[in-house]
Amino acid sequence: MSTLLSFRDVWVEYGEKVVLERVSLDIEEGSFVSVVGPSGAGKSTFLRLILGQEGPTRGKVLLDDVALKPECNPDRGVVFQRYSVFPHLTVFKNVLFGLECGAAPFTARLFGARRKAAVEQAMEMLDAVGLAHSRDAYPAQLSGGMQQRLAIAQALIKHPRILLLDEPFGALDPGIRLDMHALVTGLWQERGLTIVMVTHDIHEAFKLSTRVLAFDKRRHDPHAPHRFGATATYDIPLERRSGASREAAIPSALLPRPSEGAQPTQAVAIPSIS
Ligand SMILES: Nc1ncnc2c1ncn2[C@@H]1O[C@H](COP(=O)(O)OP(=O)(O)OP(=O)(O)O)[C@@H](O)[C@H]1O
Repeated sequence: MSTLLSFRDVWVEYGEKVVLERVSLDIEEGSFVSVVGPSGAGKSTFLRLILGQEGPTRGKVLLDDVALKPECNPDRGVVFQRYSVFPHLTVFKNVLFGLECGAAPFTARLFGARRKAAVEQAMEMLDAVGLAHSRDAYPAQLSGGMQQRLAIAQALIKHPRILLLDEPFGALDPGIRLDMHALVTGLWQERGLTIVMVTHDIHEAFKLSTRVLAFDKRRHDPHAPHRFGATATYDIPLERRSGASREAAIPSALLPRPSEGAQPTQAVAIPSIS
């Protein structure tokens, strides 16, 4: 696998507040990377850097060895926990809109053979996420799981290389989450995607990914909590593990409550900065 994304000593600061510091890592093409960590550790900020919604204040983010511009790009699709879809458009039009908008940015309408091809593509996408039968429904008529299927279809319709998922299953019931795990894993494998997913569910991260990154602060100033930012404190490869062995790889420090049955792990805990 080749390196797709590189973070070189990346910092994100808002005024005096340091959110991320010294983030240096590579992400391989075709990998499925989960990002975990406490609330406020900069997980979504990390995702926004990849999305191009913002740029680092120091350091570089490279895509294919070229500095990534702080602008959204069809190379990258994103799914958020909620509100990713247009409520006033049907399922079908939600997906078609992405294609029409990309191809005809001013009118967002296609005609003739181009429209026919776009319609076929949108239907294929809806089929891939299991929503073909709901093409004429509006998002409000869909369950939470179906809405997330639609959001995934919308994100994938322009064939991005990178799919960014920000807590995509956080609002779903456990049974529906399992269906979504199967869907995302299937799409990742079939389409050769690179996925970066933020999740609060450590078990989900270890179940689905080829690699887990844990973000946290290494340095704390009790008098100025904003002074130090978070960085990747654990970098855990999982591609050679399966089933129970993945669960065993969870460092007890990352579990909400340390369990007695925790096994030794091969996690790479990145050494502290003095
Ligand atoms: N535009 C901004 N201006 C100032 N601070 C910001 C801005 N955007 C994010 N932050 C701060 O950056 C920190 C990290 O936010 P981020 O959303 O990346 O964390 P997170 O790890 O995704 O949190 P959560 O798990 O709660 O979603 C937070 O303290 C947040 O308040």
